[in-house]
Order: sequence, then structure tokens, then C-alpha cells
Amino acid sequence: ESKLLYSYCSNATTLTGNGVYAANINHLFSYLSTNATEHDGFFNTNAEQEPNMVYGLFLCCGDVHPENCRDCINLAAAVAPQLCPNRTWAIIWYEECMLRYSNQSIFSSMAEKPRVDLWHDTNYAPEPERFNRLVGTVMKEIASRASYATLGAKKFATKEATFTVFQTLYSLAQCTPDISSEDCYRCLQDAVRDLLIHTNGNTSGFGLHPSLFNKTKTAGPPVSPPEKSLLLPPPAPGKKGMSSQMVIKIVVPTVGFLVLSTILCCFPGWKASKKLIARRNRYDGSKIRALKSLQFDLSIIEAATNNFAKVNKIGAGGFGSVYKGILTDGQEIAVKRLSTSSGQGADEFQTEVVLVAKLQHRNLVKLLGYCLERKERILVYEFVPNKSLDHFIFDPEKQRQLDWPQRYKIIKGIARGLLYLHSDSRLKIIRRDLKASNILLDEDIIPKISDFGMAKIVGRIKAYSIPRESPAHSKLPCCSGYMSPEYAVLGRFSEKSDVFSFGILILEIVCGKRNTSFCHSAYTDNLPTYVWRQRKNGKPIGVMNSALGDSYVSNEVVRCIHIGLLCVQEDPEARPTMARVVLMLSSSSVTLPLPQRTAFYFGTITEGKPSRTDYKSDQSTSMVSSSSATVNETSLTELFPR
Ligand SMILES: Nc1ncnc2c1ncn2[C@@H]1O[C@H](COP(=O)(O)OP(=O)(O)OP(=O)(O)O)[C@@H](O)[C@H]1O
Repeated sequence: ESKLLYSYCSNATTLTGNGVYAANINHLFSYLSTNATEHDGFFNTNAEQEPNMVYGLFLCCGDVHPENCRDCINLAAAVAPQLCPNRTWAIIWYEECMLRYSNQSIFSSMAEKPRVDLWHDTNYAPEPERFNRLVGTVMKEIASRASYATLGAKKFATKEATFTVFQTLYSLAQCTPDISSEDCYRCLQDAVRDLLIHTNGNTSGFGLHPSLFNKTKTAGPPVSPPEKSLLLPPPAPGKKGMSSQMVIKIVVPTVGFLVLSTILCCFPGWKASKKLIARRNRYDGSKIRALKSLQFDLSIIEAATNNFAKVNKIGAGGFGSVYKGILTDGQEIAVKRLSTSSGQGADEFQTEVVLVAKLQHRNLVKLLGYCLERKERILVYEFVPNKSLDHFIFDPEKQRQLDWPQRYKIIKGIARGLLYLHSDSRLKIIRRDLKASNILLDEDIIPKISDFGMAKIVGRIKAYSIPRESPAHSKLPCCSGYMSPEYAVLGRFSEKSDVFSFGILILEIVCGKRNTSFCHSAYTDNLPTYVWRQRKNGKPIGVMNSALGDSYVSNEVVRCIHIGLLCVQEDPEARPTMARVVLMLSSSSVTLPLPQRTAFYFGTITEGKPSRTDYKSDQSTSMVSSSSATVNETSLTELFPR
């Protein structure tokens, strides 16, 4: 069983008596625990709604088996209420894992405080200076190896080094995968420096940070230690964690930190290659189990959809037709029968399905499984009963069915779903085709982003070559009015192109108007430009959809318009991240910068490729000419392994 190392709780901001927040912490812990074996040792998510939303994450040491990781998270979650009763945030460090929660977003940014260094007050190395130098050299090396991993990938490295013939140094450095390599490296270096100062030749030490772990420990040599003359005794059984002899150094006192970075220094026990092999086998087993649990027999899908009967067809999109189905246990499903031939092999298809199926968030449509039989490639989703957002917001009659509180809730829900795709999940996903028709509404009008992960599932497809006259042409992402200028013109996409699309969505939801003017070169005033002008003239509320009647809350509408305009700024760097957007939407006390005048451009599509005819900023200051900009793949979602 993993040993508790240290816990750090907020003190000033207790929420005594706020049962809702406490209940949300419990929900959060159960989400984290459910995901403990699935996400390669790191997972972050949030639970429930503002004002009682709670953000949380866990990080398990990179060498800890998923089941031990889960046990460690469960343990930390069980003790957290006792260690930190009624606290708004807390971090609990165990030898094998770290659990953290907060009432503020703690995702994807470095938190440098609080830092805790731990070491035994006995057990000093016989040559402390040489030992310290060795620790310094080893930690430097593993700090750079751990931080080398790209954003989202596991940032973890270990090393064994001989101190004496009888004594081996075990070191481990790890950062949460959601921070950048630069931040990870810098933080690890600082943590090592501090740890060396504090432990000063001690043979074991832990550097605990919100975003990193650092562990160091010496023990006998890995194989057959000599029977006698150990210069340093190996740790007594059961004493490898914090004991009464452990000295605690809290380097920085609490002040509201925002992020979790963790350093754990060296630790014993990465030696048994047998153990590693056993672990790998178990991983393979769990992959096969995951595949099996997601597999649907074609006969079951045929029965559920009445053999893909016309009456069951609920729509068709760029990837094929969608049918409603009912399983024998009464569960309603949406069956997407893929028509796209991607050339992707069955293995690859299955692998991607498993990855995407792992993504779970209340604002994402859940992928339940797949079917690969005969020539069929089918995806099975949860059925979302209320159609897509575009059915409501652009229809003069149905617009009335969505009042302001509902639209506001929808905006916030989409933002959270997108944030999860960008930074909260184990796969970083750029949605690339966010639009009103891809937002489905459930029975409680909770928005769910659909179709994410399609690029990977169906493989990459080369550029569209759909004639302009074809009805399918209007389905091109660049034609839908949601495509950012840099994506449309230069083919560059990033999280910030999704932020742009989200900004357009906000404006469409508020205004009840489509932003389709990009497709028609005659237009000069697209939706963002129109809204920007109205806001500048002091009439932001004038853009609001009249169907909202008097259901609206003026401050909220104005704030949403403001945030929407920030998201559609020409310079991707100037657009906020989704984490910032979620924060701005959830807290009216966050000050919003002034939006720059929005970009607009005239785009045409020739031979299926967006080719730029003109592109300029609304301030008419920047003009970029590029006649051959292409988007060479139309995959609608991009996944990056973490
Ligand atoms: N999980 C689901 N539950 C209920 N209806 C769904 C579900 N998924 C898709 N649909 C419906 O099926 C129709 C087609 O969806 P699909 O996602 O294939 O295409 P699209 O979003 O219209 O276009 P594109 O493929 O370009 O994104 C949509 O009208 C949508 O409302």
C-alpha cells in the first residue's frame, strides 16, 4: 500500500457548510477513480456546474501499475476529507500518486507552489558531497529526458546509478503531461536544486510540487547485495515512506496556486525486469478487453435499426448515414454507417476507436462502440434526442424554444467540452470542424459535441475535391463560416482555430444568425464584423436574437458577445485559450481585454481547396498574399498522443 507523504490544504477559503461543493468533490473523486486505470497515470476533469464546480486531477508515478495507481487514488480520495475537511483546494501526495482538486481551473498550466521537500533526518551518505554531486548529475539528466516528451505525452524518466559497489542510487523525475517541456524542465531543475540544498547528502528525498514529483533513494545494488559491509543500511521494511524521522520542509507557504506540477525525486525499485514484462502483458490484456467490450455484432446493429431501415435514418453527414437504433435492453443508440473509405487497416481503426471511446465528458457525445464486419465500418454512439443546435437557433420558430438561460448554459457547456478535448483528456484533440450542426442537445438541453476523433477513426483523407455546385460543397469546413483565417488561408490549425470556431458559435447563438458570409465573396460584413461594429457603437444588445424576448440578462449577453469577439480575433495568439474562456464565462470578476477589430477575408473554394483571393485584417494594416494555400487534409479532428 502506498504511503502518505504529505497533504496540503487551502486554509483561508474554507467553504464550511457548502454541502453542494463537498458533494461535487465526491463526484469528482469518483470520476477520477473510474478513470484511474485508463489514462496512463494522469487524468484531469471537472465536476458539476459553477458556482460549485470543482476541478481535479491525479498523477501516478510513471512506473506504477494502473491497478496500483487506482488503489492509490482511491486511498487519497478516501483520506482527503479527513486531511482537508471543507477546503476549497487540496493536494495529497502519496508515494505512488498525487491527487489534487480546486475550485479554480488547474489544467494545463504550471503551478510552482506549494512545494514540499521531504527527507529522513538520519541516513546520510558517507561522502555527502560526492553523493550530492551524483544526485545532481543524475537528476539533471532525467529532468531533461522527462521534459523532452511533447505536450500531452508522459513526462517521466528514471535512472539507476552506482554510488558505491554496495549502494545504488535510484532517481525518478516526472511532470504532469499537461505542462510544456520548457516549464517541466525549469521546474524540475528548481526542484532538484532545492532538494539538494535541503537533503544535503541524505540518501533519500522527495520533492513534491503541484506539477511534479522528484524522488531519490539509495538502496543496495540491484542484484545480489553482498552479505556484509553495507556502507549504508537499506531501508527497514515498511519504512520506505515518510516516517517519524522524516523532516518536512515547506518551501513556500500557500497562496492560491493554480496548477499542479509535481516532482518526485528518486525511489527504489525499478529494477525487476520480470515485473516490467508482467506489466506489459497485463496492458495487452486490458487492450483486448477494451476492444471486446466496444465491439458490436453486425446482427445486433441490424436488429436495432431494422436493417438500416429508411424510417430509422436520422441524417447523413460527411462520413456517412446516421440511423437511430434500439438495443434489446431498450437503450437508444445512434449508428453511424461510415461511407468513407480511408484505406486505414482494421487494427488502426480499432485502436483509434478505443482511444476515442475513452474520452468521456458530459459535453461530448459518447462513443459506445464499433462494428467491423463484412465491408461495414460502423460507429455506435449514445443517442442524443434533441437534434442539433442549428435546428433551433437558426429557425425563426424554434428559436423561441431556447431562452437566454438555456443558451448561456449551452455556451458554457460547449466551452467545457472543448476545453476537455484541448487539454483535459489524455489525447489532445483539435476539433477543427466545430459548428452548430455538430452540437447535439440532450433531453435537458445539455450540449454535446459530436464527431470528435473522426480524423483518426477514418484515417486522414486528402483534400476535398467537391465541385462548388455540389450540395456537399456547403459542408466544407471553410464554407461553414467557422474556419479561422489562418486555417482557411494558410492551412494552419491549432487549438486557437477551434477557439475561433467557438467564438463564431457564441455569436451565432446570441444573434440567432448564421455566419456564412465567408463563402460568398460579395459579403464584406460577416457576423463578427457586424457584432464588432454594433459593440463599438455602444449597442451590443442590438445584435441579440429578438426571439430571446426579455429572457435575457444584459450583463451576461454583453459578456458573451465580448468573449465571442475575443475568440475571433485575427491573431491566433491574441485569442484566449479554452481554459481562459471557461474562466471568463464562469466568473464575472475576470476582467476581459478589449477585443481587437476582428479579421475578415474573402474566400473562395476552387477545386475543393480553399485558395485565398484576399485576406486582410479589418484594420487594413496587414495584407498577406498567398495564392496557393491549401488544406491538404480534411480530417475534421486531430488527435495528438499525450
Ligand atoms: N449521437 C447522435 N444522436 C442523435 N442524432 C445524431 C447523433 N449523431 C448524429 N446525429 C444526427 O445525424 C445527422 C447527421 O450527423 P453527422 O454527424 O453524420 O453529420 P453532420 O454533423 O450533419 O455533418 P458533418 O459530417 O459534416 O459533421 C445530424 O442531423 C445529427 O442530428
